[in-house]
Amino acid sequence: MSDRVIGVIGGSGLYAIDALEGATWTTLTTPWGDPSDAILVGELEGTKMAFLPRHGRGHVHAPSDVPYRANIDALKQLGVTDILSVSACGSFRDEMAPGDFVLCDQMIDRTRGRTSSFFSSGCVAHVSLAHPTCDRLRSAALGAAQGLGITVHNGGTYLAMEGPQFSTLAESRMYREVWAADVIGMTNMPEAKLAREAEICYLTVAMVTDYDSWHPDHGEVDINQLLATLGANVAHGAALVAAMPAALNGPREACPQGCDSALQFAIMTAPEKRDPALVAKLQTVAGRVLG
Ligand SMILES: CSC[C@H]1O[C@H](OP(=O)(O)O)[C@H](O)[C@@H]1O
Ligand SMILES: Nc1ncnc2[nH]cnc12
Repeated sequence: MSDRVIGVIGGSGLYAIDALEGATWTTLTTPWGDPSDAILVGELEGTKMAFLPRHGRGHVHAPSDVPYRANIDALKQLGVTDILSVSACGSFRDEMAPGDFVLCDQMIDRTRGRTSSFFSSGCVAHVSLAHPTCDRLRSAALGAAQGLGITVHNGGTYLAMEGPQFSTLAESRMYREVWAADVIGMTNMPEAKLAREAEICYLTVAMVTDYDSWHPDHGEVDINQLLATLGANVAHGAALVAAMPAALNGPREACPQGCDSALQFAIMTAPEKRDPALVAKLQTVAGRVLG
């Protein structure tokens, strides 16, 4: 068994991965509350994999209420080193058409009121988020997606909005024309921030379901059409996940980009000034540097 553990956070439409061998739904608790659901833990080609449905089976949690901290803590408890976030999204680009995949390398966070850090007063930390997703994971996913014949775009900016309503036409135009976002969804922030704080490599695999509301030929988001496209996309998403162990083959080396050492010099609060209760809560995600 390799020391790499692949975590998959399944978004809308992706609630299980059938290909996992010897898989069992495992219930975990965390100091940040319960994760979205039990986690399906199994193995594929000698690599341990852990699958967590972001909204829970049956789509219980709204984007604003997903327990993002608990989800990342629970995956870290399972030893997850690399997370693929398989997420539905709208597109701001003609060429990123419904059915296509976009492997995102940048993000804009427009969410409001979500707790976006494990750290706070009593244990303050500042990690870099200049490159919020992992390039090594992106290269591997690119090769795997191309091998499966998926139309895939290498790079793109994901705008995370609060939701649950879709954007107004004015917002959609602004995100596209002024902010140069490529795709839009409601969930990958603060997820990506928390994964970085937990020193887990993270990649957004955005599955395009619609053109949001800016496109003159497509009108506004039609949820029935979106769900139909999602149904087709999800099979590709599951196939991509199943191809990842082979794509990441070989022993896991330290992340060249430093995702897995993000906390090395990040904690600012002097050891004697740290809040013991908060430090105890941080053991899973930051125990490596907190001791
Ligand atoms: C079903 S459309 C809106 C919904 O889908 C996306 O969820 P996820 O990112 O978990 O795939 C989007 O962010 C919204 O939550
Ligand atoms: N247009 C859109 N906006 C936000 N989230 C989405 N998820 C799928 N399509 C979306």
